[in-house]
Amino acid sequence: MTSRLHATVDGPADAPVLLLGSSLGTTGAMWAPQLAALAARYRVIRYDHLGHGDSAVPLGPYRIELLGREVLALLDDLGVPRAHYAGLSLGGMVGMWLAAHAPERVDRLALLCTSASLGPAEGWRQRAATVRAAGMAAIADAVVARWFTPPFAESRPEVVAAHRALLTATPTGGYAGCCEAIAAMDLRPDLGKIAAPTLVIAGADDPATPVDHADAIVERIAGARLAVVDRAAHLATVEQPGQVNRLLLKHFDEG
Ligand SMILES: O=C(O)CC1=CCC(=O)O1
Repeated sequence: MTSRLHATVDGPADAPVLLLGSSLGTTGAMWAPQLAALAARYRVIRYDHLGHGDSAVPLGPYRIELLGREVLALLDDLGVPRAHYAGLSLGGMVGMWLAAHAPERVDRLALLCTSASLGPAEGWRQRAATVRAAGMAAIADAVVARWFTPPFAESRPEVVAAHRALLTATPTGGYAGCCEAIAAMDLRPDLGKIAAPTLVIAGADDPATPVDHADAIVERIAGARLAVVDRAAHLATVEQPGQVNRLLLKHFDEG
């Protein structure tokens, strides 16, 4: 399988590889606040999920397994046998699938603002139907309201606008296909298979994947550790880059 994913690569060619998986409705650009810190020590590969950014947009519905197999094909194309992986939200869901089903490809794992089971499924199918019928603008305000805390949104409107633009630029078919993947997802039975040293990061004020979803992951992955980022909603990487970067560097540097 040749990968249909778009990716950008930064950092020293001989450094350990760190793969970054982004949130639903964004691209690898979401990781800009991490790039300088991570690419100083790692070969950072930021990919766009299937149906997102500059990746291919096949007809949906998709499944998390399909998104994960695309990432494995990307690693094959790039000649990367094994990598660290950090993923936020949908990116974390793909990370759990990869670490459970291709453990030989995942070194250390960081799961940010994510969930192993994010119901109700009908809500995701309804969101997919809405964007197919009415476009991304129909859901944008509600989604972006969960990405940032109100104080951050008020003080950094330009950051909110830039991320809203990522969301509304997402192809409707790709976004809907990924919503259907989340609707069908239950990764809880897979978590016991994960052997990669795992850090789970939650945003203290995340209404999309609240802290109890992180707790549920930590309970099922042997040796996993939890860190809760203060004053952060769903895109904790954007809202609190200092806290998140310190946590990620410490976790990956331990490897
Ligand atoms: O879009 C949301 O409501 C939150 C979310 C779930 C998966 C993801 O990547 O973002």
